[in-house]
Amino acid sequence: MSDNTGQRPKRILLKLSGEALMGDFDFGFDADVLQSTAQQIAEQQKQGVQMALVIGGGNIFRGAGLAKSGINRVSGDQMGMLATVMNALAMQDALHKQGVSCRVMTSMNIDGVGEGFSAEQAQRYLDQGEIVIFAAGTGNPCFTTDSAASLRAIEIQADLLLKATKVDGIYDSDPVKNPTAKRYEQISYDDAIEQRLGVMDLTAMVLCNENNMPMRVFNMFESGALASIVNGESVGTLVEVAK
Ligand SMILES: Nc1ncnc2c1ncn2[C@@H]1O[C@H](COP(=O)(O)OP(=O)(O)O)[C@@H](O)[C@H]1O
Ligand SMILES: O=c1ccn([C@@H]2O[C@H](COP(=O)(O)OP(=O)(O)O)[C@@H](O)[C@H]2O)c(=O)[nH]1
Repeated sequence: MSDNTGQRPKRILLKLSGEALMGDFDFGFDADVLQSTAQQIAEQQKQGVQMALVIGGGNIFRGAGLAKSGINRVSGDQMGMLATVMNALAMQDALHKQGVSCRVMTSMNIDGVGEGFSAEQAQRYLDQGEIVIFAAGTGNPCFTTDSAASLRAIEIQADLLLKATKVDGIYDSDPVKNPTAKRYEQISYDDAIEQRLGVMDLTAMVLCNENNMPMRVFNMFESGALASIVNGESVGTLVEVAK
């Protein structure tokens, strides 16, 4: 199912970057941003949309950044994945404060913090009306949480992958560097991959392309954006398999 037909998606995988939780800080979370993001997610869940989340870790640690300061890449990536677990716990707490049930499933075994990932169990929780947060990325170094989001969206048979980011869609070049860049309303994975459009990593886009998973890239901080997308409105950029 795609969302450009005006249909409401029933099950969404929302990818939030770690930096999205940082607000104006240089590190960690902004409690207000966390709560307002949780509020928007909870609102959709209360209206019957099944919401699964993947949260990045870039507000705390990234393996590539740690490698620059001399830390072994695999250890750095493991630290990055643990950072995503901290973000998941913070978001779970924020969602509980919004009065919704939420589970954390982790791709690394961390007893007492979250349960191990199972696509089948995750779908059961979603069907029961719980929000599920997938933490620790794919569980493997050398991947990103964008790839984890694509993978989990496919595994739980989401109708739509949403990538919430700092820009309001995919442009013909990086809009942060090029103020005259033009935004696409819709683009195929083939074109986005061929043009190396940098908003999402290639592995993630190839996975979506091969598994027919539509994706919308949008700015989470635009008020009402998530609700509009759920209502089938064309917000941000829709990426689909070429027809
Ligand atoms: N063609 C493009 N269209 C939109 N954003 C792009 C493009 N190329 C690069 N970007 C950058 O990608 C970033 C979003 O990616 P994201 O994964 O959320 O951030 P990060 O890589 O910092 O975690 C934007 O801040 C934007 O600067
Ligand atoms: O499957 C994964 C997902 C993430 N990471 C590590 O976790 C960090 C944080 O994730 P990401 O950079 O995707 O976070 P975001 O940019 O979305 O905040 C990455 O830099 C990697 O070091 C990893 O090794 N494997």
